[in-house]
Amino acid sequence: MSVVVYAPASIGNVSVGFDVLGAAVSPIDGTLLGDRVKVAAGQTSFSLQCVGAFVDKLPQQAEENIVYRCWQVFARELDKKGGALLPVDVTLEKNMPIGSGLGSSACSIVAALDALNRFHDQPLNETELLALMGEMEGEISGSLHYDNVAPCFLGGLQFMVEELGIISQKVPCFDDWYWVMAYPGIKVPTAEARAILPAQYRRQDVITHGRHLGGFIHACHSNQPLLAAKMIKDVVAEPYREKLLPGFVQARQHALDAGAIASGISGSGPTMFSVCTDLEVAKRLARWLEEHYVQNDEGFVHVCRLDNLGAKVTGSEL
Ligand SMILES: Nc1ncnc2c1ncn2[C@@H]1O[C@H](COP(=O)(O)OP(=O)(O)OP(=O)(O)O)[C@@H](O)[C@H]1O
Ligand SMILES: N[C@@H](CCO)C(=O)O
Repeated sequence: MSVVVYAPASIGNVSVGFDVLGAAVSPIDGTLLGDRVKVAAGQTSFSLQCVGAFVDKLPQQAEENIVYRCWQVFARELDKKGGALLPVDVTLEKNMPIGSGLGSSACSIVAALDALNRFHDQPLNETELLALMGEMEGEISGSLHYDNVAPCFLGGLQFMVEELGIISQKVPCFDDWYWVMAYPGIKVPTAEARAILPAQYRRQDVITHGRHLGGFIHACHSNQPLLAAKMIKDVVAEPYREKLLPGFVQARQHALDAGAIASGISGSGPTMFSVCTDLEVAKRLARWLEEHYVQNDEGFVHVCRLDNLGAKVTGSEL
């Protein structure tokens, strides 16, 4: 008996909703831009094996891998419910670069917790699982934010309401948008990208941020794609983070000149996202970004769509 769960890449913030908005994306060519975790019956209480393209970037010690912490907190919650923890062999397929702005740690966390829960016949409900995912993301990045784990787990565009016992709810978005994701191949740790942000903001910035976020959500609900795209502007993080991203300012300008309707930093960077309504424009921009924004062999560019499914079972074997 075993289960494999795939958890997709996500765009934290989507520029306009710092820490409260996130979108799950998957490449249109079927590439698995996300991590997979297999949970199988084991001989000992827990074992972890890591494979995949970015396995060398993971911490050397299994105990430092967030997947191990996921198993520990899952066991803690199961114990509270009086459930029996089964011995498991866990395999992490690490396809996602770390510190990329693509929600790499969220992919591992979501795939691991969802797979553990399924293997144990779903003792935790969706909200309980999402709360645990947020706790794990908070441990890794230094502060609790759900804008990667929620879309990665639940799919689509997610808004963190964090009221009435609800953590996140789906916002209708534009399924025909292409999201061009350009990862330059360098690392920007989330904790460092958060540390450089101001502790306080000017009143004018607070008002502008409120107008952009309110306008974006309104445009999504009233099906006004161009208004929504105009609202995708960041006054909270991008002005401070762009200096961490070599070539970002020029690439963002090129994307807009080349026909993208919006562009910004994905999560805490260095990945840049651009929204296009035309596939040819998206592909042309992707080629330009491959030549001008990607900095080394580890970088890549993918033309994506919103991933409305989020985490999903891909079978019983990797
Ligand atoms: N399975 C794992 N996947 C990713 N990072 C892990 C994992 N296990 C432990 N880590 C550690 O967690 C930290 C993740 O850092 P960070 O939050 O900057 O990365 P990230 O999740 O890839 O960022 P982003 O959300 O911008 O993509 C790194 O120090 C990394 O070594
Ligand atoms: N909202 C988080 C996302 C990190 O991927 C940040 O921008 O710091």
